[in-house]
Amino acid sequence: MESSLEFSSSLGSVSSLLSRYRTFKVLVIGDSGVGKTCLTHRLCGGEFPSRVEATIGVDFRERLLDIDGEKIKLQLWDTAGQERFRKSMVQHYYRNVHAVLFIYDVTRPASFNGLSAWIEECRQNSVGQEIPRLLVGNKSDLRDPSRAEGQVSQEQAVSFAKAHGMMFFETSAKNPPMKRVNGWRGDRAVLYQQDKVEDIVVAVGAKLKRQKKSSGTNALTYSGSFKVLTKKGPEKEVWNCC
Ligand SMILES: Nc1nc2c(ncn2[C@@H]2O[C@H](COP(=O)(O)OP(=O)(O)OP(=O)(O)O)[C@@H](O)[C@H]2O)c(=O)[nH]1
Repeated sequence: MESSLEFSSSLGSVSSLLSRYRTFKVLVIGDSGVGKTCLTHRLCGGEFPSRVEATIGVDFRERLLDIDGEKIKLQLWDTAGQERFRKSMVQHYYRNVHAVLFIYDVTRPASFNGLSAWIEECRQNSVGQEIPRLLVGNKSDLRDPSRAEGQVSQEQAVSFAKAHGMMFFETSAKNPPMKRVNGWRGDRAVLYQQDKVEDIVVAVGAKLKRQKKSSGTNALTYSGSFKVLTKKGPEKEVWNCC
């Protein structure tokens, strides 16, 4: 009895902690095989998965962030790239979305050319220009600097991102480029290595932090393997990037 009381009181404190987080729905879309599942694992602080299967419907992963003292929860919707696994889900994907990550594979130009279709799907599902959009070229570890053909150049991607009002990142879920950043350990300034996947998380969090409102954690109800948003979405602010 005592232990169940302890358990429920610790659950209570966890739920009160989580309710202090503003929750944002971040949709991850792109062709099948570009690495959406692997990247969302990374974005949530996980390892590169040793084995992945094609996503059916949608998978969810969450990342808690503290941006300048504000607690933010990113709820990443890792969607299926294969048409046959997404058909009945599409309207759920786009409902009350707060940000969209468009993913392509830098070694597969067809996945870059396919982005127009994903943008069109967003438009058809009423995702307005005010919703933050980020373009992410994945699998940079496979880039071959000795060959220009058969790869998507960063120049091409930057110009596409500018034309569509997106922020642009190139990274690798498998072997992300690292950079040195300043941080604090206790009261001491330190330099440490941070991977560039983390830049994406911070950029999304920072953009969303500026949103006037977000869904509270209790705005979500769970149904089977997917969640359905039940409340009206937030007011969105106009967002210019790049
Ligand atoms: N080399 C390399 N391989 C990657 C990277 N990211 C993903 N992969 C591989 O690419 C393949 C597809 O990855 P997924 O994450 O399942 O791709 P997806 O976009 O989620 O695919 P769907 O679920 O079908 O939409 C897997 O074999 C991964 O191991 C990366 O950054 N570098």
